[in-house]
Amino acid sequence: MSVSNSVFLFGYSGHAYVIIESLLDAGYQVKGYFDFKAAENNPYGLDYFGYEKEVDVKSIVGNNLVFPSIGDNSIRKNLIGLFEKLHLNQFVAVDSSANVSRTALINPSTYIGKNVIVNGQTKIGKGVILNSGCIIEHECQVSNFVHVAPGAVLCGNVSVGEECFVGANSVVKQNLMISSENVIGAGSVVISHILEKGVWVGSKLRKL
Ligand SMILES: CC(=O)SCCNC(=O)CCNC(=O)[C@H](O)C(C)(C)COP(=O)(O)OP(=O)(O)OC[C@H]1O[C@@H](n2cnc3c(N)ncnc32)[C@H](O)[C@@H]1OP(=O)(O)O
Repeated sequence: MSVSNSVFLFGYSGHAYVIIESLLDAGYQVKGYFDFKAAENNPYGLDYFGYEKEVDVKSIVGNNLVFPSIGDNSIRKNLIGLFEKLHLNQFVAVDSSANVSRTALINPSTYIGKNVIVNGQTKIGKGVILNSGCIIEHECQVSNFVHVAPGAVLCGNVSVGEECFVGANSVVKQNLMISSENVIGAGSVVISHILEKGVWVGSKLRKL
C-alpha cells in the first residue's frame, strides 16, 4: 500500500501557519483542517472538515496523514490520544532547514521547525514541538507533549519531563533535569534541576 503525502491538520491558527509552510516545502499536500469552528483567517485557502469531536474523523481522513497543529500542550496531548484511538496515520514533520542527527530518536506527531538543531543520541517524545531555531544538544531527552519555544537551548544531556514549556531564548545548562508540566519563562537560564512543578523565570531562577 502506498503511503499518502496528503495531510489533515488539527488546529488552524498561528502555530499551524508555521507547520503548513514546512509541510509544503517538504512536498506534502495539505488537504484541510479540523477545528472547533471554521477559521476567519484562512491564509492558505484550506478546506474546513468540522470539529473533530462532532464528525467522523476516521471516515474523512481515511489513510491520509494527520498532524496536530496546536501550540497548547494539553490540547495537543488530547489530539494525539484521538489519533491513537482511531489508528490514524501519524508522522514526524521536519522543516527542510532543520539539522537532525541520524542517531536521534523522534516519535510521531512531533514538529521540528526551521533551523532547529537536534544532535546525536537525543530522544524526542511524541507530540513535541521543537520550535524555530531551538537547539537540542547531544543525549537530551525531551518527553511527550513538550514545547521548546523559538531559540531555546537545551545543553547536553538535559531531560525535560512531559508537557513542559521551555520559553523562547531560554537556556538549560547541561546534565539537568526538569520534571513534568513545568513552565520556563522566556530568556530564563536554568542552572539547577527543577523538580517542583511551577512557572520559573529569570537568570537567577525564581518561582512566580
Ligand atoms: C512561536 C511562539 O511564539 S512560541 C511562544 C514563545 N513565548 C514565550 O516563550 C513566552 C513565555 N512566557 C513567559 O515568559 C511568561 O512571561 C510567563 C509564562 C513566564 C509568565 O507569564 P505570567 O504568569 O502571565 O506572568 P506576568 O506577565 O504576570 O509576570 C509576573 C512577574 O514575572 C515577571 N516575568 C514574567 N515573565 C518573565 C520572564 N520571562 N523573565 C523574567 N521575569 C518575568 C514579570 O516581570 C512579573 O514580575 P513582578 O511580579 O516583579 O512584576
